Amino acid sequence: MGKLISKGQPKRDARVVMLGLDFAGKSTLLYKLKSGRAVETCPTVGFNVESLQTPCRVSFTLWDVGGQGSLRASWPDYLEDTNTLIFVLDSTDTARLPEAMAALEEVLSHPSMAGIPVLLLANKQEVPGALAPAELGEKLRRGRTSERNSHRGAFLAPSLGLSSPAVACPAVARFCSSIACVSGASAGLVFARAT
Ligand SMILES: Nc1nc2c(ncn2[C@@H]2O[C@H](COP(=O)(O)OP(=O)(O)OP(=O)(O)O)[C@@H](O)[C@H]2O)c(=O)[nH]1
Ligand SMILES: [Mg+2]
Repeated sequence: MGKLISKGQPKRDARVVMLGLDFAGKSTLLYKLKSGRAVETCPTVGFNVESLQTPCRVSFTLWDVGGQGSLRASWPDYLEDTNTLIFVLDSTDTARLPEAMAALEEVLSHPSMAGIPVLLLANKQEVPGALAPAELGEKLRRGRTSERNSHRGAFLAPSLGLSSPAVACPAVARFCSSIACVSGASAGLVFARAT
């Protein structure tokens, strides 16, 4: 009986949510995947969503959520019922890496994220001077809490080797330490966590 009922229910496409700071390149990626070409974007207020298919014909819905500071309070609303998270990092923006880490920390710590596959995408790799995925991963891994400032959100000693201070991000450091970098320097993938 249970089988009959589940057979009759329409199968929902996987829901993939894309988050990251403003200007990271999320909407550019969404429309590149949808149309195959580079599209000029405006800062996203709210979200964009598109239905997509992988080359092997797996359908999924890709949500692209605005990353400006004022919009990040709404991110948890998008995490409920998510099947996969893609967190996009701007590999050229080392000044805002601590801010990106703090935002990622919030996301990874959200209860809805337990057991959800996560992919960190190191975007803008073709820009000269961009951090390679392995370098970016190493900075994320090292941006961990210190003895002195172990409370969450504390500003740290220069553990990232960046000009601006790093934020204590235990969930990010744990995540990045437990999983090896899965890409070469040419691809933009930093870490992926499968359930
Ligand atoms: N060089 C380079 N620029 C990129 C890349 N991806 C995006 N950009 C540029 O980065 C800027 C921001 O891109 P968006 O896709 O609008 O960024 P976003 O993450 O959607 O930003 P919000 O909507 O504000 O959260 C645009 O000028 C894009 O052209 C990339 O891979 N390389
Ligand atoms: Mg956008």
